[in-house]
Amino acid sequence: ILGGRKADPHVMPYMASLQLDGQHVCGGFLIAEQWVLSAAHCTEETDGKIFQVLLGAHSLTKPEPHKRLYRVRAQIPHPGSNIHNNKDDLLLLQLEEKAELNEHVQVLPFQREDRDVAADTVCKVAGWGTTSHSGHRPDELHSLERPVISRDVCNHRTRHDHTITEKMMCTDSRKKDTCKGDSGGPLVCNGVAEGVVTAGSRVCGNYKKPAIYTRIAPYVAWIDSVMASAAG
Ligand SMILES: NCc1cccc(Nc2n[nH]c3ncnc(Nc4cccc(O)c4)c23)c1
Repeated sequence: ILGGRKADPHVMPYMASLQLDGQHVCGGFLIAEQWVLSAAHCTEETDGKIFQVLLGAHSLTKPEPHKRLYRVRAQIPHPGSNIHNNKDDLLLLQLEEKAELNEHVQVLPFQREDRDVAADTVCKVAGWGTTSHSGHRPDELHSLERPVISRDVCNHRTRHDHTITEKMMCTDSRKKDTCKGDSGGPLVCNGVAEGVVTAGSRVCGNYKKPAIYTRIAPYVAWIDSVMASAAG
């Protein structure tokens, strides 16, 4: 997160850190006791390794009472996701067991009605992604409030030039923006997850490249069917 602030500890108890060999790779969030939603692009460069999911954390390294690392039983990328574009950039992770819920570990509801969030709505995004252009990786969760920008503005030829589909949404990226390692985290508007951070052009903090999110509502049927089919 560029230009954000250290989150107040445990005010986002749904946040997940997707890790490989103890290293934070991507964000994610708890959508059910045994399911985390993230971004399919997070599995690139992992050469088939399975993530572990850290829940209940504020600091990635310090011991904290409700922090717990979960093994992943299954990683299910959306069938339409691919390395060449941002389409269908969603990843479902089934935890080996149901997460133990408490004040530091909670499920975040996601939007089920397929209607655009109004432009200028201020939403919140959080993550352990880089906090500087030099790539500083924070130990503590950072958060940022950003206004939604309309798809028309985001699709302008000087911005994302008509690559933003009706299954995506954008927020202003001037100075305050998502960056490397924030992919997979939720965009929360009025307490509901509306989007999932996708890297898009990978540029951070440049107002000409607004932040892009995969909207969740268009994928409700897929999410529900995967969770129902794998129900333990
Ligand atoms: N703002 C959109 C967004 C959301 C999520 C991730 C991303 N960026 C990235 N995702 N993956 C990456 N691998 C390498 N470099 C990257 N961006 C980068 C890193 C240092 C300085 C800088 O100006 C940009 C990214 C960008």
